[in-house]
Amino acid sequence: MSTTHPPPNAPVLLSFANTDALVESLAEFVTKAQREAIDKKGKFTIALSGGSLPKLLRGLIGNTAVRWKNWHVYYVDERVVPLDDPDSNHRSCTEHLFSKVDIPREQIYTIDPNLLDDLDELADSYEKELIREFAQKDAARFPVFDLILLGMGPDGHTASLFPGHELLSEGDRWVAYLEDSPKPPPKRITFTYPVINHASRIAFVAAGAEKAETLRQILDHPETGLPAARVKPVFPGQLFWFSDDAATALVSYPKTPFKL
Ligand SMILES: O=C(O)[C@H](O)[C@@H](O)[C@H](O)[C@H](O)COP(=O)(O)O
Repeated sequence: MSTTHPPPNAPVLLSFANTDALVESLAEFVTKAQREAIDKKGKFTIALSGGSLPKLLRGLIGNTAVRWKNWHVYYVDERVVPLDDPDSNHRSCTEHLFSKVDIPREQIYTIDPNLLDDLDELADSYEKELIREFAQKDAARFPVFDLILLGMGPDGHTASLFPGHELLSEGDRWVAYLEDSPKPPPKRITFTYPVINHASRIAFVAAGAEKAETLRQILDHPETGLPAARVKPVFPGQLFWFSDDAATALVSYPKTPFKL
């Protein structure tokens, strides 16, 4: 059976020859999602991850298509550390992106730094931020972000959802906490799958040869159930992989040329 035509809503795999091409296309993709959201409802809700992602969003800096005043930014996951700690995803996004653009600071929703000693309350307070934004208007059971950007670790984790962890089956809470992350720091909060999978668009950004074997497993053998393979947007949501040729070297899954 041919695998060259994935069914509608199957993940779209984009593989770029180098980082600069990935950065440029990612910026175009994000600004398109932003434009569509703002045209429809006057604002753009996006959730960001840590890792290499903040740096790879550099194509948004100085980009005249970006309407920062309409952005509302959340974190897919966050390490439970002060906001200026080197481990903080918020700090990384601030250093690499927000400090360089004109985004209203009150539209960047961080964890509450006063609740670092009580993980349950911390996760709950972040969940309430989501409820404030999403629940009233839509009466939705889960938030519908315009765009969620994810990373993928070499072990196949995404957000702070790690292989074999009990949070992989959390179907109720929007934001959960863990104290036993196998990757330090151990204490984190994270969006759960129902939140991730209800987004209008989801994009993984995963580059580099160290991701090649994991990416092969996820795209060619999703049934192995690695955390990143469990990201399956609810229709009509769409999943994209922004990757590079080093990371996709072992993948048989068909690649799609990038076009907007
Ligand atoms: O919270 C973390 O431990 C990291 O942020 C992690 O989840 C990261 O996003 C992935 O490991 C991908 O990392 P890279 O993008 O750096 O490859």
